[in-house]
Amino acid sequence: MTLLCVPLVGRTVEEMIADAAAAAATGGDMVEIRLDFIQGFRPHEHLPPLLRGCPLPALVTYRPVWEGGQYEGDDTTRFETLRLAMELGVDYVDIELKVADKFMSFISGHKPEKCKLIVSSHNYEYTPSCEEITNLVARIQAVGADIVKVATTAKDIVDVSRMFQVMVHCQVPMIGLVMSERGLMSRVLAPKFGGYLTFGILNATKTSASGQPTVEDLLDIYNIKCIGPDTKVLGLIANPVKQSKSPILHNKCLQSIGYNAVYLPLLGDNLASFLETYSSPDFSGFSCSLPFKVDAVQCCDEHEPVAKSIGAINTIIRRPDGKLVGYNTDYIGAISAIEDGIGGPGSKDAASSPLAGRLIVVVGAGGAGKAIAYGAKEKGARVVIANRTYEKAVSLANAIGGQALRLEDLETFRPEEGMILANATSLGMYPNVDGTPIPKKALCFYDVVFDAVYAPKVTRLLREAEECGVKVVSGVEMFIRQAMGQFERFTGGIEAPECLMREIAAKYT
Ligand SMILES: O=C1C[C@@](O)(C(=O)O)C[C@@H](O)[C@@H]1O
Repeated sequence: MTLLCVPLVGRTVEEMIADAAAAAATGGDMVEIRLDFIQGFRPHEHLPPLLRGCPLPALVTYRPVWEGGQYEGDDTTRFETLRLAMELGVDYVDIELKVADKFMSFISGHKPEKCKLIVSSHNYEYTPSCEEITNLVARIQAVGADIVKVATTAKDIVDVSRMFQVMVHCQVPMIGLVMSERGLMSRVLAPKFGGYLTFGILNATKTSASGQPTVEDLLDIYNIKCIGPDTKVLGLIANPVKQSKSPILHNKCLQSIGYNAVYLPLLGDNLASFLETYSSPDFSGFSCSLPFKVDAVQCCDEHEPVAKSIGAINTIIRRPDGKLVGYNTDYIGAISAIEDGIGGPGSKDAASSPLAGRLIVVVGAGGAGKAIAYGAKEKGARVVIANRTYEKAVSLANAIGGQALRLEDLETFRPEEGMILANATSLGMYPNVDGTPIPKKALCFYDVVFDAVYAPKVTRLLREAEECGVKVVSGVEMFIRQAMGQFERFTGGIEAPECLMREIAAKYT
């Protein structure tokens, strides 16, 4: 079973002991004592109480500056300290591959039986090819490591797959981690690919490398103790992705029905290369969001007819035969939320939809804009599309039978009373919460304002609309409803636990 290791980066022995206790209390299995973080560290004085004060098995690391750490002194002092840690009965010691031979001679190849030697190699710039990582592993094994550790950096999320490939074939215990936000997958999926340990931090101020999740997220959101070789991988591929509440929502719901799958935030740069790289049946379903919803159409082998008509996809399922099937759950999620918002539950019948005959202005002609424009038209609304790139507004308007508007004309656009406004851009979304698609003074032209952005729950647009006395419909409702459709597809037809979804959305958005 993959161990959950909490790095200790306190500046003092006292702080480290307190953090070690917190690590045990939050569910860590072991700690990594980063001696190089302690100010004015004196081995003989500090190490014994530190090791005694640790309630969990400990790994001692004394990382030098030349390997990305903080220790600036010479190797002999460092080696003496690591030897002392071994004599004091520490469970693991980490030594960098570059000096591993030298360290082995220093200890004359002797170490206490109980102590496992981790030989590590860090690349803070990129992730080498599979062949190069395999060679590195062989060199690490050759110096006599008990556990191999290779940490690289993801420039693209596809880089992580090379680490996974090496890990599944590795014959010795291996820690394989890929740093940076694009490498998060390597940390959460370590148990799936047989990693010896993965790092989880106590909080954001206590990281020892980039991209580390918290222990709490690993245990509580990703349910890491239940991840194994057969766990299916789901996730949201988007850029940015950090703001999304889909991981917490889907994971909690999957857990509630005991479904063996984990849902990850996947920071992507290119959807096609992501899908080609993670092509095994275990990578069985994805949500996709900005900026990939339109690209996704090309990436899928088959499409639900409505998704094809919309020209945007937010859900991709890998069928058992390997084919990718695209769906759009945004459309029904957004339209039903707007219908309920403007009065009375919607109906499949266009004639009785509260949208029928209304004028709706959709701002944005990307994936969400396409879904809302298409859905509103189907419900009998008259649709106007405004977009920063006017040509895109024109082409969407032509496709669905609507009218295009220049974004700058939105400010004065008031052909009639009682219009509906739908924001389908990311303006106002975390972290750019000051953004808004329309000047406040134009909001009074509308009866109802809907925002597809749900993070934050009350965007600047919705706040200003409320201040103008306009009825607002929050993106949270669309978020829940599109997720319900996704959940059913991810699980091969299991009905989404709506009440739980609502509880989670209320708690976390
Ligand atoms: O637009 C959205 C929201 C979402 O991207 C999220 O933020 O989690 C998830 C997508 O499935 C959906 O289409």
